[in-house]
Amino acid sequence: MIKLIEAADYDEMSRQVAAIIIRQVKEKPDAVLGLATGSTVLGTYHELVADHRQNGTSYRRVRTVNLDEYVGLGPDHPNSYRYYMNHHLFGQLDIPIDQTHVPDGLAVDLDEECRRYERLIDELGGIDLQLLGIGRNGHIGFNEPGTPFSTATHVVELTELTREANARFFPSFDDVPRYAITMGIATILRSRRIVLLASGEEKAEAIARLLEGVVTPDLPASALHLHPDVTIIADREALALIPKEKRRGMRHDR
Ligand SMILES: O=P(O)(O)OC[C@H]1O[C@](O)(CO)[C@@H](O)[C@@H]1O
Repeated sequence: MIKLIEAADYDEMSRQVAAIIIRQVKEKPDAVLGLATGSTVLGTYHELVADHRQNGTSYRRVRTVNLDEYVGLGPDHPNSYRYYMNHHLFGQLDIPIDQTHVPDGLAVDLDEECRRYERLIDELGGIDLQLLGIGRNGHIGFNEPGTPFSTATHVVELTELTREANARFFPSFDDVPRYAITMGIATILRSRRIVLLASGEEKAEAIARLLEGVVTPDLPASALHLHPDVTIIADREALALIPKEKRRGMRHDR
């Protein structure tokens, strides 16, 4: 079942998501957090860092696994997701860096890297709380439309739409990698709890399609209807296509 929470704006969405993560870490100090990258989660990470500094919430025993990484970009590349995570979050918390995990985009044997990542998640005891953004085409992680829901961590060829959407972070469109490693939809669905964030009008169509409730690989995020504990926290702009009376505190049953 999907629970929908409407936030007034990006900042309120970020505070609400951060509060859920902080509660999770306090309840279970060695929690396994599944983390995402992109613009949407940046405010959440900012809130976590501020709380860590002000209130001392500790991440010393937390373990993290990230959703995805570009193939060909290493930790020192400013556009790699490992670099992003170190810069925006890990380097500003007290989490030991060896307890943070991102797929290795430079692995020589990428298929083996995907299998290693699946084993790693199992060895950590599974993901307690997985954060997700959503692509304009409804992708989660880098699982593009058409990806079977049974897919584990795998190498994906990125769609033009995704490469265009992410080109803003690169010097030019041609610099956006063509391939990525991503947790699969089956991997994501194994998480005990999932929180999906959406902000801005460019996400409104994907959120409206998701809340229509049709479960189809054409909209990868629709797989979330198959999970028992999903919360969507979205701002007003992202909910612009959802009728008002359906919004606040709505539990969405198909
Ligand atoms: O938050 P953004 O930048 O819109 O990205 C949304 C989603 O797309 C990805 O960046 C992949 O393109 C995901 O990692 C992210 O969750």
